[in-house]
Amino acid sequence: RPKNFPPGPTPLPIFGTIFSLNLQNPLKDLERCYGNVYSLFIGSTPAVVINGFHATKEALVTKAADFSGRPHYTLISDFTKSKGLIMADYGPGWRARRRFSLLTLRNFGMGKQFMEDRILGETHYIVEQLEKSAGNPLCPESIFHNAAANIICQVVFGRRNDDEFIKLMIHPVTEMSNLITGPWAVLYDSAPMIRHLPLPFMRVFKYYENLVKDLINEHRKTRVPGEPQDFIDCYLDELDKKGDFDPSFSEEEMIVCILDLHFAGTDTTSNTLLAALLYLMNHPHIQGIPFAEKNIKHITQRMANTVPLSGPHCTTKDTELLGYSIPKGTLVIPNLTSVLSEEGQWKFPHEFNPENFLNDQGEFVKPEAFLPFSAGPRMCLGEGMARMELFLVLVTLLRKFKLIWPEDAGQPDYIPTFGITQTPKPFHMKVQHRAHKDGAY
Ligand code: HEM
Repeated sequence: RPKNFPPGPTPLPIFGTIFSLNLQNPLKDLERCYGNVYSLFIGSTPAVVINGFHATKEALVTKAADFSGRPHYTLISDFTKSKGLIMADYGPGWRARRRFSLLTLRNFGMGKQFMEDRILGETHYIVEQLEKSAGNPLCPESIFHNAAANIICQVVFGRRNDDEFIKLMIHPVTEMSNLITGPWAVLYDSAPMIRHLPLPFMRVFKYYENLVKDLINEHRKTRVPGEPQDFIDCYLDELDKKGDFDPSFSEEEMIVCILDLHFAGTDTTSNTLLAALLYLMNHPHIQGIPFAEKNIKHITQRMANTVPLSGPHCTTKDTELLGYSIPKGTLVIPNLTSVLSEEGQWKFPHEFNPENFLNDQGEFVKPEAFLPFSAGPRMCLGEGMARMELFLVLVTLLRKFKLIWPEDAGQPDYIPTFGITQTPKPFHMKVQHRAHKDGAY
């Protein structure tokens, strides 16, 4: 334990502090014992967990240059070779690819209308499937996972998932998520001697990479330069412009960028939608049209002008990290979940209550501690797209249906399964058409 390192449970040789973690909800208990900044050992690798708004903002925004790197020698960074977006080192190459990807998703090849059309098209399929089972309980999981996957696949690959494509593209994402958070990853990260062995799970990564290579080659044959139909076309246009001179935009970088967007854009959005359904069904008064209509208007207006948190907003409390010494290169885990229910930051920190986002005049406001997309230079690159998806899908469903928790479903379990994204436990839901007088269309 380096001198003046944040406090934490005592590590064991080889295993580090893994046995101190409650695997259901690994970070919560330790926060209670050790406060906002504490340390763990993942095998013999020290790590620091940061909780709460002030410490998180201090690290990710005020000291962004020190806290925006990525760990090396983990399963996932070895696979991506620190290329692409998510696991790329903080530096000019990552910055150029991030800028290109953001502009492409936002303005260039695919503007707002392009996204909206694809999202609404997919929302139509969701509605169709829900209509078929109106009045009867159904398990919404696959409907929403497929919808989110279809949206990102159309944006990145220009393809909606037919049955064959679903098998090809969705299954490796699920397998990869399980691998990255499963026992193989822990073993890989804590036992360097196994890294050069032909480990069985490497097959999944290779398979996923080869799929993307094939899709890029297909695009090369059919594309019309300058008339991009999807992200791959946009990237190929960019490669044409840059020639072989810019290593930040090589084909290898392109493959990892595409994998990153596909991976980051799938379970994140679908699990958020599923969590929203779970809460809305169990808080039916919040689904009410008068409430929704009033606030949907405000939210629509605000969506256009929402500015992400950026630049230092220091207060005297922003010094929580300073008391400790966190050596350069230490793995740092910002626990965003802790900020989202932090006492003192929210009117009702432990409640699903839209009042958390309304000011005294009933207008929509975005509290500073609303950080589900993180903050600072590494904050989510797909935030705009994700917000558009969440908004269009949920508003369409709320206008069309009443979402009902089935009578025999028992008490809802709000505790998500911990993983790369937090996944609500499987549940059933019922939908019922809203009458026209309720404002349905
Ligand atoms: C509700 C949906 C989503 C949530 C809650 C979410 C959340 C996040 C968070 C917290 C990060 C920062 C992770 C870190 O610090 O390493 C992140 C990064 C990222 N997200 Fe999202 N995300 C969502 C949807 C999406 C979508 C739809 C896309 C793709 C279009 C996307 C692409 C990315 C990428 C590429 C990064 C890495 C950015 C970088 O390192 O520069 N995300 N996301």
